[in-house]
Order: sequence, then C-alpha cells, then structure tokens
Amino acid sequence: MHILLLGKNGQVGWELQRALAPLGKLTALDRHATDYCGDLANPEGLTQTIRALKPDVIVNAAAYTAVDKAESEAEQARQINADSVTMLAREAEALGAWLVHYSTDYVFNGEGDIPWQENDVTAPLNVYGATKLAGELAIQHHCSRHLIFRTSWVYAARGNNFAKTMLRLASERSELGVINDQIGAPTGAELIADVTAHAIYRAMAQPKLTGLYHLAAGGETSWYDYACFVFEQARQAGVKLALTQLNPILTSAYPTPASRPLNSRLNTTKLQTAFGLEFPHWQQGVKRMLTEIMEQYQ
Ligand SMILES: NC(=O)C1=CN([C@@H]2O[C@H](COP(=O)(O)OP(=O)(O)OC[C@H]3O[C@@H](n4cnc5c(N)ncnc54)[C@H](OP(=O)(O)O)[C@@H]3O)[C@@H](O)[C@H]2O)C=CC1
Ligand SMILES: Cc1cn([C@H]2C[C@H](O)[C@@H](COP(=O)(O)OP(=O)(O)O[C@H]3O[C@@H](C)C(=O)[C@@H](O)[C@H]3O)O2)c(=O)[nH]c1=O
Ligand SMILES: [Mg+2]
Repeated sequence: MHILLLGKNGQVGWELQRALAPLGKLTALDRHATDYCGDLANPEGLTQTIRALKPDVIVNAAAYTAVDKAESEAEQARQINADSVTMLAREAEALGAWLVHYSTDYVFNGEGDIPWQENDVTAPLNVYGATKLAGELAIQHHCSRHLIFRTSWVYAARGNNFAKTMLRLASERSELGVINDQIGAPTGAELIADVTAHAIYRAMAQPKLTGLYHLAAGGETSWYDYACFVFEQARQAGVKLALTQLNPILTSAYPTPASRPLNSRLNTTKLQTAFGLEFPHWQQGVKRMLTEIMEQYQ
C-alpha cells in the first residue's frame, strides 16, 4: 500500500509519520517539499503530485488552523480548508483511492450541553469552522471512499497548542483569566494518529466503513479546568511558575475576532463501535505530553 501524507509537520502530521509507517510505503510532504509539491495553496502542483504518485490512500493533515486570523484571511482559509480539499477528493475518486481527512468541533454552533453526533445539524460560528465544514461536504460529495475525523482541542508535544500557551503565559505573568464556559475534550495528536492508522487498515478491507466519525478523548472539561490541570502537573514536576492567580472567566469577558462554540462535546460512540476501539480519558494523554515537554520549562 502506498500512502501520501500531506501536512507532515503539523501536530497530527508529525504523529502520523510514525503511526502510518508500518502500513506500507509512505510519502510524507509539507508545503516546502521539493521532489513533489505538497502545498495546498498550489492546487495544480498538488494535482501533479497525486497523478504522479498514484497513492492508494491520501491522508490530509494540512489545514489553515489559525482561528482568529481566519476572520480576516477568509480567502486563504477557504482555499486550503475547502477548495484544495475538493481537488483532493476529486483526484482520490479518479484513482479509486481513500481520502482521510480531519475536521473540527467548530462546525457546530455550540448550543446545549449534549455531545454532538455525526448527523447533528452543523452551523459554524466562525470562518475557520465554515471552511472546514465546506471541506467535509466536498469530500462526502466527490469521494466515495473517505474517512473524515472530527476532533477537538488538539495538543501534541510538538507544535503549538493551548497547554503550551498556558505554560508560557504562566512563566511570564502573575495573573491569568481563562474561559470556563466552553466545554470540550483535549485530544492528543498521538491518539488521533494511532486511531487513523487502525481505521485505514480496517477500512481497506471493509469499504463500507467509509464515513464521518467523531474522534475525541474521553471525559470533558473547560479551558479553565484544563489550564488548572496543566499547572497542577507542572508544579508537581517542580516547574516554577510566575502565576499566582488563575481566574475563571466567561466567554463574554474574553472578546476575540472569531466566535467560539460553548458546547464542543463530541459523541464518539459511532467510531468506537464501528472500529472496536475505546478512547482513554483526556487527562491520560495530557499527562504524557506534559511529562515529555516539562524539562523545557524547568
Ligand atoms: N489544532 C486543533 O486544535 C484542531 C485541529 N483540527 C484539525 O486537525 C487537523 C490537523 O490539525 P493540527 O495538526 O492540530 O494543525 P497544525 O496547525 O499543527 O498543522 C497544520 C499543518 O498544515 C500545514 N499547512 C498550512 N497551510 C498549508 C499549505 N498551504 N500547504 C501545506 N500545508 C499547509 C501547516 O504548515 P505550516 O506550519 O508551514 O503553516 C501545519 O504543518 C486539521 O485538519 C485541523 O483543522 C480539528 C480540531 C482541533
Ligand atoms: C490564551 C488564552 C486563551 N483563552 C481562551 C480562548 C479560547 O476560547 C480558548 C482556547 O484558545 P486557543 O487559542 O487554543 O483556541 P483555538 O485556537 O480556537 O482552538 C481551536 O483550534 C481549532 C484549530 C480547533 O479546531 C478547535 O478544536 C480548537 O482547538 O482559550 C483564554 O480564556 N485565556 C487566555 O489567556
Ligand atoms: Mg489555535
């Protein structure tokens, strides 16, 4: 099996390089790749890459993920998260290949407190969410063999994420306010990559597994409680923080260019049942990641 991985240096892409390697031949590209074009802002170049390599599976971990910046760069976000994804879907279909892709809790409007199911009505509150939804719909429309994983609050030892932002801010400031009324599950790139590899293996043998799935760690938390957990772990590891006061705040007290959903809970029953998996509690993976990066903060 030949797998083409796009976005190899992102949080999820980096872990996929490890997790996909045992499945077969892996060609992993980022936007700066030179042998083949791996730039989602260059659809012609990328089309040539796919036609030359003829992969059995395309895994797209590349995306425009700067949520606030997307509000003022809607064109760029749409090109990478929707237009180029449409092209990938068409090219995959023409080859009879699988397309594996990632989407987000931000496709939902965040109303209520019930975990979202795959077929619940989508209504994104921001440009990033709208472009990610457009990408999902294009894949479902154009490519018969696909796995789309909607995930949430991704973190990894490598890359940028909320936990690392918190550690940096807590080393600089004595007081911080963190939102306590947005609820979701921090999900590790390691878990996402391992589940992806397992799902590809299973789906290749059982094409009816094609579809959209929610992939998130177990349990739920607010950004505030997540930050508390990160600081507790850091202090236990002997990290000295400048932070002395952490304040829980409402979303309304933290204005940002992009609106964000209050309810980001994802119901993952479909994925766990279809593929025979059980997802660990979010704290388990966050602890592992913190253990890995903590020496940088000591
Ligand atoms: N991060 C999160 O909290 C969540 C992410 N997701 C989804 O999961 C997937 C993986 O996200 P994650 O790994 O966290 O994101 P990252 O931002 O860590 O990685 C995205 C990667 O895409 C690359 N990229 C951006 N533009 C292009 C381009 N034009 N051509 C090629 N590559 C490009 C980036 O490269 P560069 O560094 O050079 O910009 C980066 O390596 C995405 O689909 C995202 O929407 C879903 C829910 C939550
Ligand atoms: C830095 C900071 C953030 N916050 C809030 C803002 C926001 O609501 C929340 C998380 O901040 P972030 O900048 O990590 O948020 P954001 O980049 O929007 O995170 C999202 O990224 C995209 C790609 C996704 O798909 C989502 O699942 C989600 O992970 O914390 C505070 O309350 N206080 C702070 O000091
Ligand atoms: Mg972010």
